[in-house]
Amino acid sequence: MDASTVSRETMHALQMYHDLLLKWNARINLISKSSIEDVWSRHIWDSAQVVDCVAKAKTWVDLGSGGGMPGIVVAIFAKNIDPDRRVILVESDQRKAAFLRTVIRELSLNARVIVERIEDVAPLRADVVSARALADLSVLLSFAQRHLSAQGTALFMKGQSWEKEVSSAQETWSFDLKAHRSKTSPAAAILEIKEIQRV
Ligand SMILES: C[S@@+](CC[C@H](N)C(=O)[O-])C[C@H]1O[C@@H](n2cnc3c(N)ncnc32)[C@H](O)[C@@H]1O
Repeated sequence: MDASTVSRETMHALQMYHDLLLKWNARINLISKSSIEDVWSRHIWDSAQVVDCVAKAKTWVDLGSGGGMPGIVVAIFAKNIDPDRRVILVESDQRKAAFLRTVIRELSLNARVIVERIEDVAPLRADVVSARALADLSVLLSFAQRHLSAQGTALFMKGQSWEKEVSSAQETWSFDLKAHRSKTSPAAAILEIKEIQRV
């Protein structure tokens, strides 16, 4: 996905998000300094890759959203493509949560923020749980098991060590895995995971 394949309305909302991200990043650390020059490819288009991974997802929970990747990007696309999709962002940091609420309000997104630790939030029974740059796969699987519905899908955006993390997680978990190679970072992958069970 890139600017040539996205509607004018979605592009406009993404641009507003981009501008708010850079404005707030001067005060709170939402994205690393090294990625500021390349926010579109490193963060926005990277996050947009998960949007189409699951066709029917009414409740989408993004864990450890930080500056809104990928949860805010998912909510922006949903506004035009699937307005019934509701995105819940779980983020324990109060200042980041304030940023996320500002974006949701200014862009009128169908989303809300829970400012708590993922482990303490009552089970959310989500159709999709996503996470990017949050924790090791084994930890993510325990979060997903808590917050996914029985038929739900987890989408974890992982860096180059994803294969090692999968092998290590398989020692304590069983799950169905489809790995999608990342289009923005060839060594990285989006792990689409279902049927999570502790062994
Ligand atoms: C490294 S950042 C990644 C943020 C974003 N997903 C991204 O890709 O840019 C991890 C975020 O998860 C939040 N976080 C970490 N552990 C958490 C927990 N147990 N419950 C809720 N939020 C958590 C942190 O406050 C931080 O904002």
